[in-house]
This record gives sequence, structure tokens and C-alpha cells, in this order.
Amino acid sequence: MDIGKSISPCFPPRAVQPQLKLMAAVVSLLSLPARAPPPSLTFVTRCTTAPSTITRLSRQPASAPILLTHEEPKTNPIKSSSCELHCRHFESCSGCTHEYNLHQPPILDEAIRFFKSTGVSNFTFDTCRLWGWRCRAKLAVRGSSMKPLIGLYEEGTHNVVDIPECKAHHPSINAAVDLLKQGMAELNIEPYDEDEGTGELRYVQMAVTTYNTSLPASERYKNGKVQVALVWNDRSENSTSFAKLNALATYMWRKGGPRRELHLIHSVWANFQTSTSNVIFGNRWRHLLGESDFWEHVGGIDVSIAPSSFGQANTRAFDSLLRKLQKYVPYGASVVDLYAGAGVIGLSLAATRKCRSVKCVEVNKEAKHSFEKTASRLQIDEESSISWHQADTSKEPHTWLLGSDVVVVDPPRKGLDPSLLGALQSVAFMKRNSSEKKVKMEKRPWVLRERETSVQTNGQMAQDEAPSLPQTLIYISCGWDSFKKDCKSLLSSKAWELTKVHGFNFFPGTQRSLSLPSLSLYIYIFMFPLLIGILRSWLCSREALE
Ligand SMILES: C[S@@+](CC[C@H](N)C(=O)[O-])C[C@H]1O[C@@H](n2cnc3c(N)ncnc32)[C@H](O)[C@@H]1O
Repeated sequence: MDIGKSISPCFPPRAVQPQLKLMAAVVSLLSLPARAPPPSLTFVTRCTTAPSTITRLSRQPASAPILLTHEEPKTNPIKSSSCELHCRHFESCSGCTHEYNLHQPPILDEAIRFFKSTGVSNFTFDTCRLWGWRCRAKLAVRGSSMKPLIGLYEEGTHNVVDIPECKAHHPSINAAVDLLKQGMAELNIEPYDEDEGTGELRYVQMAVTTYNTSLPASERYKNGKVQVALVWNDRSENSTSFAKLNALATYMWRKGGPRRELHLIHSVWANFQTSTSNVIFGNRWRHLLGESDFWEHVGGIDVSIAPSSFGQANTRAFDSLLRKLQKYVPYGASVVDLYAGAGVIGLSLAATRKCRSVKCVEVNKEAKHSFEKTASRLQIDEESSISWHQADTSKEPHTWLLGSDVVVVDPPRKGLDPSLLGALQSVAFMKRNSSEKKVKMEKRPWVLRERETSVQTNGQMAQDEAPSLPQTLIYISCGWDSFKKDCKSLLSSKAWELTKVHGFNFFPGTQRSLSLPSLSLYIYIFMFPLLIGILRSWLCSREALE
């Protein structure tokens, strides 16, 4: 399950001073373009009742970030009724695990302590939207045609809990689920029976797009439309049951499509899956009705996301994260976006930071089409090189790191592949001068090796330019435990210094325990002190603190 957490405290000045001084030295000696100002140490909350250890500065509208000042980790949080889930499914549904203080996930204390121990002087936390934040949901369909159950599994079982009034879902998802149930009853569509392997509809994925330029910006979110992907228990559109699937799609389109007063349904897709495993989607997708392209606007760009590729569940929080992240990437930088999905992060940086080069690396080939679509709408300078590569980042990871000024990693919950972790450590120790002489641009392995599985949208690779070494590593994490492990490993090698941390409440209310991954997403920024002298001075600073 998805989970939520994050934070932003002030720590005692003793730990702050040397770290910040060093950072300034690193920046100036590397002649990097001006970096973003340090994040504010002050936070604003929209909750009317704040826990005792949080300073409430002002009230914000429902979707605004909470800005808090944490003096010390809290030990006994006060229940805040204004930040309460108020969901009637809470007891039975496994989706959410805490009802109170959604703005302040339980992981906060541990996170504060952890980052304090790493010497990070400040840590910002954006509480994001607390209700109706989930714009992408995969729901199991069980029960009977007359009484379908559409929701999540009950904790530790395969019993599906119906969640028609889920408070985490964008309201359009609940409305589309309701419409789906009506269609199933009317058309006698049988839900999947796991024990027997029978039935027709196994799962449904509902994805909301809030992209609608004909509405004022303030109206777009609440008028989100749903891309419905029906996971059908049959082999393909040539199967005999396809007529029923088509009838269900048509029902939803007729009742919720553009001709209705309430235009709810953006499009309907089918996915065919007959495996008895727990894998939700099969390999075969078919677009049935509505627009085949699904657009969203995040991080300053229009983004296309196919139902088969990874998409962030919390659109608004992702937008906040992207806008924050952009500030850490110098104009004109070379960026590699690892675990890139459809390349949203890389393309957002390409557009907003005028990157010289952006390479997006992703293992799932389904994401390529979405990358191409998104890239086609961007205005990229002729000289810029923007590419997407189907590749496993755990294989020859050095090849992706060399030549990049900034490395962005956004791994799955299990964290970084060990080989990439090793490469990040070793690349930080490589001597810039010797590397520049040895490695010629035309020998870059990705140019040769990845030609067939890569998309390069425009621009040319500069042929004579010597490759740079990464100076900044931006780690985006949705797995707290794995992040801690990776972070400790990077820091213990003394190659990287953790300089900034930003938390985003991506999954409010859904944190289960510290042992479970997928908390809120964090951006962690590591700076690589390129010059040995700086590294030494950094080590001295560290020693002075210990
Ligand atoms: C948390 S998602 C991030 C996606 C993307 N950054 C975004 O925000 O849309 C992790 C992505 O890593 C991909 N992935 C997992 N293991 C990988 C590997 N070894 N090499 C490359 N990509 C991988 C997954 O397919 C998934 O798209």
C-alpha cells in the first residue's frame, strides 16, 4: 500500500554552520550557476488545531502546503479534528492507517531524528492536499454482478472491501466506480472469482486528468475526468466475451461521456489478463472509447501518460515536488533521470532548466510512447539532446553517470540497485581531470549500446565535449527504509554530502508503520564535493561536530 510522511525542522545552529559554509564553498569553486536559496525554515499550516510542537503561522486554502517549524520531535501529538480523515471505511479498509493529524504523519519524528543525525540543517515538509488527493487507483472487482465490491483487499486477506466513499480518492474516481457498478448490474457483468478463475471483470484502474484548458485553473482539479481501464478476464478482443466488455464500456461512455451534463469519463481502455497470479495487468491493451491520449499538466509541462505506464497517484503533490526539484538543477546542465518512467521528471527539467542534455532511463518499454508524446509538445532548443532509453539501470550504471552534471534517481520502494549505489560511490571519487582526458564523447557506451531502444527527440550529442562528472545527486524516494539504507551507504563512503531534504505528503493517512515502505516522497539532494580540498574541509567540518 501507499503510505505518507515527511517534515521540516530547525536544528541547533552548531550543526548548521559548518555544513552551510562548506556548501557555499563547493558551489563557488565549482562555478555552478546560482543555486536555489536555502529552503525556508518556517512552515505554514492549514490546520486549525496544531500539535503543541508545531508553530502555526497562518491558515492556507485547502490545497496549500503546510509550513511548520519543528523545534523538537513531537512525542505526544494532539489529535487535530480539522485534519481528520472522517472516512466511514476506515475500520474495514486497509488503505488508510491513521485517521488523525493527516498533515503530520507518524514517521515525522523518526525522519527528524534521522536527518538531524546526518547533519542536515533544515528539512521542509509540504503537507499537500489531505483529502481527495488520489488521482490514480487500482481497485479489485469481486462480489456479484448485482452487488459488486470494488475496492482494496482487507488487511492480510483477499477479501475485497467496497469503498464507495473513499476520502483519499479524487471524487471523480468514486463517481466513476458508482457508474461502473450500475453498468455491471445492468449488463450482468460477473466480477472475477479468484478461487475458480472465473468471471469477467478482475480489476479496474481509474486515473484522473485535471488537464482542461477550457476551464479556469481554479476549477480544473474538481472537474477531473477519469480514464477507466477495465482488466478483463480473457485473452483478447477476439474472445467471445468481448461483446460484453464493449457493452460495459459503451454504457459508461453513454452515461458519463462528453454528451452528458456531467462529463465524468475521459476514456475507456481494456486490458486482457488471464493469469492466475496476483499480477494486475496483462500485456495486451486496447483503447475502446474517448481520447486515447491522457494529458496532465505537472512541473510546468504537459505530460502524456499511457494507462500501462507508471503514473504518480498524487498529481498535485508531484507538481509541488517537480517545482521544488527544478531549483536544484542549474540552467544548461546535463541531467540523467534514472528510473524515469515516462520521463516526466527529466522532461520537466529539460523544459524549465534549458538542459543541455537529458537522458531518461527506464526498464519498462511501455513508457516510451508516453515519453515521445510528452516530448512532442515541448519546445526544446536545437542544441539540446533529450533522449529516453529502455535499459536496466543496474547494468553498467557508470555509463549513465559519466557525462551528467546532475543525477536524478526515483527508484521503486526497494531503493537503489546495489550496482548503481556502488557506481554512485565510485564516480564521486573519480578524478575529474583524468576522466575528462580518457573518455571521449564518441565512446559513450549509451550512444552505441542503446541506439535501438532509445528515443532521441532532437539536438545532437556534442562530439568533442568531454564528459562531466555528477556534482549533484537528487534522490526521490517513496521507500523510507530503503532510503535510509541507501543514504547511510552514500554518506559512509564520504563521497557524498547530504545537503537538503524536502518532504511531500504524497499519501496522507496511509502510513502503516515504519517498517512498511512507501511513505511520502522526499527529495534528497546530495552534493558531490569535486575537489579533494573541499572534501577534506568537509571531513574536517564533520569531525568538528562529532
Ligand atoms: C517510482 S517509479 C518512478 C517513475 C518516474 N520517475 C515518474 O515519476 O513517473 C519507478 C520506475 O522505475 C522503473 N524501474 C524499476 N526498476 C528499474 C531498473 N532496474 N532500471 C530502470 N528502471 C527501473 C519502474 O518501471 C518505474 O517506472
